[in-house]
Amino acid sequence: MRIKIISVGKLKEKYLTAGIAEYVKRLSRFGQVEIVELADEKTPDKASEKENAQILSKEGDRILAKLTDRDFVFSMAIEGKLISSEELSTSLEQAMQQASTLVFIIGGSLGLDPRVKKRANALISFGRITLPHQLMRLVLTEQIYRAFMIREGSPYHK
Ligand SMILES: C[S@@+](CC[C@H](N)C(=O)[O-])C[C@H]1O[C@@H](n2cnc3c(N)ncnc32)[C@H](O)[C@@H]1O
Repeated sequence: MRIKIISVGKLKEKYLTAGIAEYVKRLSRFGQVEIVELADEKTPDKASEKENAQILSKEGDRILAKLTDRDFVFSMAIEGKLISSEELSTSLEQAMQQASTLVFIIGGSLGLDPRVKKRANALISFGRITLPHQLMRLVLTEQIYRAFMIREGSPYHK
C-alpha cells in the first residue's frame, strides 16, 4: 500500500520538518510513504478574484498531473466533511479496499482548485479553523498514523 501526501508550498520550518519525519518513519511499517512537494504560485496581496482563480488553476494543474485514475484521493479542505479520528480510520480502511495508493492533498495559501476538490473521493476537514499548509502537513501525518493505530486497537489512541 502507498500513502502519498501532495502538498503545495515548501516546508521551511525546522520544528515541523522533524515532526513530519517522525510520523513518516512511524507510518512506514504500514506502507510506502511519499511526500510530494509542489511549487506554489506567488500570491500578490491585492490580487483580483480572476488572478486568484488563475493561481489556483496553475497549482491545480500541477496537482492533477500527479494523480492517476486508480488513486483514492482525500482532498483536505476547511469546508469539507468534518470527521473524527475514528471516522478517518474507517475511511482509510474502506479506501484501502478500493485502491492501492491513497493520496492526501494539501493546498497552498489560497486553498485548492475546484477541479482538485471535484476529483476527490473524499473532501475532508479537520475543523473550521485555518491551518497553515506546513502545520497541516504535520497534523495530517499524525492523524494518518493515529488512524492506523486505531485500526490496530493500539493504546496510542485513547
Ligand atoms: C492556509 S490553508 C488555505 C486557506 C484558504 N483560504 C482556504 O480556504 O482553503 C492551506 C491548506 O491547508 C489545508 N487545511 C488548512 N486548514 C484545514 C482544516 N481545518 N481542515 C482541512 N484542511 C485544512 C487545506 O488543504 C488548505 O488548502
